Amino acid sequence: MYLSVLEVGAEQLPKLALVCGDPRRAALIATKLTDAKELAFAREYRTFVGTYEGVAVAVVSHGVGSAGAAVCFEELIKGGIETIIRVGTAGSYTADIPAGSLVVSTASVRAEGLTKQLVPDGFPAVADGAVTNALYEAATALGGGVVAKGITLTLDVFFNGVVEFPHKLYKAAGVLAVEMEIAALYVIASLRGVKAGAIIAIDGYADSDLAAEYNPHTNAVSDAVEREIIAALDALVLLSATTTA
Ligand SMILES: O=P(O)(O)O[C@H]1O[C@H](CO)[C@@H](O)[C@H]1O
Ligand SMILES: O=c1cc[nH]c(=O)[nH]1
Repeated sequence: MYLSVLEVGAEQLPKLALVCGDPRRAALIATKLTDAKELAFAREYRTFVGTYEGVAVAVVSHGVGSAGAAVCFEELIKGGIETIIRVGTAGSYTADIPAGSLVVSTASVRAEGLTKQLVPDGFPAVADGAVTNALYEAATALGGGVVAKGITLTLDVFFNGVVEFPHKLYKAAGVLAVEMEIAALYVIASLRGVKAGAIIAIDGYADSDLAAEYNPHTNAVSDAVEREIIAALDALVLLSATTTA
């Protein structure tokens, strides 16, 4: 089968994938693989394959926003991918989780438009338990900064208009951080019967009481992105060990 948006043949893909918004982050993740090979770079979707500690993995960028990312997730699943881990960035809602921290998303609020066109309102956007546990175990084993686990929020909006961001409401409800694609990933994974999880590097505060200028290009953020990449790859190794045992 040919995946015509990703421009990749299904037979070229393994069963496990890491996904991220930025095509340059996909290339960075690929540097951690043995025998990494770039298969395609079509629109925002850049696809690599390689191995990490003997585990075959695909690395694919999905761009910014749920609608475009959903096309990537759907094609990967059509191509036979069975586990997808998002390796992203997000804004924090709490002073306990500053820039440079990692958050493992257990579930995400569906504050975006894409999933409303897929499932009814009450349908949850929830991560796979085994993937979440593997991510948290791998991230805490690495050390080097705060690692939190909890509910995230997925929005379509990055720069607001005249409607207020819902940050205060969700912060009061205990949501940890905001980004733009996790809910789409979790809903699509549930619908199609595959496993998904997400780990995100915090690049600043999204809540306006705490927020400074948005700047994801700091050493603290780069270090956190490096840690989340290794944590996600280590999680795939942990998951492979339990599925083949
Ligand atoms: O760092 P990535 O994976 O792109 O994720 C976050 O960064 C982008 C916004 O700058 C959105 O895609 C958001 O979800
Ligand atoms: O969507 C995003 C991603 C990173 N940081 C934010 O504040 N929002």
